[in-house]
Amino acid sequence: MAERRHTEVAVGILIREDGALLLSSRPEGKPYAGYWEFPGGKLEAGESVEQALRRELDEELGVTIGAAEVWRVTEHDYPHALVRLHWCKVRQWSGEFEMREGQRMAWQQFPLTVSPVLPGAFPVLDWLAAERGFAGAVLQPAEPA
Ligand SMILES: Nc1nc2c([nH]c(=O)n2[C@@H]2O[C@H](COP(=O)(O)OP(=O)(O)OP(=O)(O)O)[C@@H](O)[C@H]2O)c(=O)[nH]1
Repeated sequence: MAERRHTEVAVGILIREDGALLLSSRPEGKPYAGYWEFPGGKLEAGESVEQALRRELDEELGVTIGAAEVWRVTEHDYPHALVRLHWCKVRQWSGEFEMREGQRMAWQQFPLTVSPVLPGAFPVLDWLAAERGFAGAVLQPAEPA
């Protein structure tokens, strides 16, 4: 089988002064619609991670971010795509949040109160929880079938 190409994705971990993290829900019409994720999106040709993140957060949330540096890089193999996720912590932004794609947003502490969350975000959630000294289950237990 031919080797699958990675889709490069810039993802923003927006951190409020009280340490809360911004999650948003995936809009209708995308794979995993309704799942919670960190805001971001695919790099376009010629863009750096920081440029793509700045564009995506403006398009999706209506905010302009300050400096963003890549903190971690992870990969996840979905049936629809093999993604490489470039995770950036963002502590400064300007503008009012406006859900321009009809998403929902939620500021979250651990344990998260939103679910389900995109599986590609699990490793980063574990690292963020560890940084905060949070030792319990990061995600809500799955609903009984
Ligand atoms: N934004 C974001 N994407 C994630 C996360 N975790 C994760 O696996 N991904 C994956 O990264 C990819 C992001 O693509 P996307 O569809 O959101 O990007 P986009 O806004 O550029 O989409 P478009 O092609 O419809 O314009 C998806 O395959 C998604 O499943 C996350 O926490 N945030």
